[in-house]
Amino acid sequence: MEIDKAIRECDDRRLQTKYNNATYVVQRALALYSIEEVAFSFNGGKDSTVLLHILRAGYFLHKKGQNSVNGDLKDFPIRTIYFESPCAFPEINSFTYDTAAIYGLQIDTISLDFKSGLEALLKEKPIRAIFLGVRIGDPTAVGQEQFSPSSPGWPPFMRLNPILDWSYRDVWAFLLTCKVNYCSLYDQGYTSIGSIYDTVPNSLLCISNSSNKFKPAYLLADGRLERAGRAKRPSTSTGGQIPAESNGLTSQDSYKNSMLTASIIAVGDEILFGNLEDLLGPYLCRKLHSIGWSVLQHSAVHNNIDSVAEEVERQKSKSDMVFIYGGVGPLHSDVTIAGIAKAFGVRLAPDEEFEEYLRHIIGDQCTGDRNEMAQLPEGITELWHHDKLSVPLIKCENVIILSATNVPEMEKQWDCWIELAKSSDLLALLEPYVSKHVTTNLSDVEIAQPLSKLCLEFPDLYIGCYRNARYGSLIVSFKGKDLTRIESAIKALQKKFQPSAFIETK
Ligand SMILES: Cc1cc2nc3c(=O)[nH]c(=O)nc-3n(C[C@H](O)[C@H](O)[C@H](O)COP(=O)(O)O)c2cc1C
Ligand SMILES: Nc1ncnc2c1ncn2[C@@H]1O[C@H](COP(=O)(O)OP(=O)(O)OP(=O)(O)O)[C@@H](O)[C@H]1O
Ligand SMILES: [Mg+2]
Repeated sequence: MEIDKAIRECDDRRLQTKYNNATYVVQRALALYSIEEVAFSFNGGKDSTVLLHILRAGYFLHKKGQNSVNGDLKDFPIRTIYFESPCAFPEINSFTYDTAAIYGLQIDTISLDFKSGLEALLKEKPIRAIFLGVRIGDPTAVGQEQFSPSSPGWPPFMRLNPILDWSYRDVWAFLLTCKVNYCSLYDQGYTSIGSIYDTVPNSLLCISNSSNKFKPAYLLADGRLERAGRAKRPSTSTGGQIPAESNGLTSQDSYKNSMLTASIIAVGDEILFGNLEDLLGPYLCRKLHSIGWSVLQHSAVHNNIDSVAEEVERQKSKSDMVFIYGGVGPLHSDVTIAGIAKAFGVRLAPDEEFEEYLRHIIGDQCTGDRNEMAQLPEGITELWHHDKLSVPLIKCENVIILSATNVPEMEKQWDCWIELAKSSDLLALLEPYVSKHVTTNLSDVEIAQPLSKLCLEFPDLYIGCYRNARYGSLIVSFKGKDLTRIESAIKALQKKFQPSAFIETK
């Protein structure tokens, strides 16, 4: 079988692993369901072209296991369904039908929408499971596994996704290694193909001095941008994404004077045992105040997925942004990222770009075929790269994961974060907070009432009191965004007593 041979003879170990896993899924599916009970959803796209050959190879291996091999190119008895649409590219249609002829696919062309078409098909045929070329990173892949029942509201069948964990790079490595045909549009700069109305060549492949010449799809360096040529559909909901104006990811000037809030979560048994003093939280509080943000809460939780998940879930809806540190790495106690995934109700999925960064640092030291550290929450993760950082900052919607373990490291990550923020709409930098402190030897009882009144007179300021010792002097702190207001408040307080009753301190 030419596909099986091409993969076994190539020297791409990663591709071989992906191929073995995908054909294994096919073989298990064929052991579970009879040939009449499965179908292959083929649309001439690159992912379904990969799947076609994975199915051919998986079917061959399945038959080989039963000692009834037929090496014939056209030995493919799995029913193939194609949802034809007047909005499809003619190149996609002709590739689909040409491929069907070459490999002997029995194509059922369906002219209805997906749901109605499947309802009709399942009424007529004994189909119980359908193979799809869905991959992690596709908008429809979120929450799916290799075997996923159809969604509520859809007719009942099992969705079989043998190439779910394949990356864009894996797809092209497979198609090029096996030297199989693919739709000609991919050689004209198209990287993911929808309808003629929502798909254009990927501008990242544009040859610089020509506006209508594009490099082939396999040259796209960053697979995460494969859908850059697909128009965004107007959506009715935010799809779990917090709207930009409420999560601090906003254009810098319009928000200078608004109020944005952050929460800080430290993850560490050691902090809660009292073995380790958490210096990073206070550092972040100071830094957040310096960019005008208010810190709503600073909490510490155990290295436990559920504890992290519960706290993140609470804070992410209360605050514009959540900063979390501790529990990031390959150890058994490093559960922060898994906890974040749980808080958002998504699973961890391999992130190729992140894996690449980790490989630079730890080489090939990870065990197994997959680097578990490169698994990040699916569909919600962005990597923010800065030249001074060996690993990018990880942002999951409004939760920022900081890997720093001490103050100098945190300082570096914070500075890079701010630099990135300045050059993009990553984080709104507001008018910074300023503060003044005065000390007094007046007793709490003497000062209590005048201070309450002062708070009412200056509602825009935070006026707080603390003391370093029960019987020492009292420190009154004034925090706000307007220094003249702070000075007025101090004067107003002094007026209520003797001016010498208060001494300004640092
Ligand atoms: C065979 C088949 C089964 C599908 N099953 C489901 C399903 O169970 N749940 C669902 O929400 N969408 C299902 N879909 C729809 C896809 O998730 C997706 O909307 C469709 O492939 C369109 O993708 P596009 O918008 O990128 O073109 C199915 C599509 C096909 C072809
Ligand atoms: N019109 C269709 N007919 C049959 N199956 C379809 C159709 N559209 C989508 N599918 C199924 O859904 C899968 C995912 O579609 P998707 O568009 O993400 O991938 P693709 O079309 O194979 O490749 P590309 O990402 O390059 O467009 C396909 O591989 C195929 O199994
Ligand atoms: Mg497609």
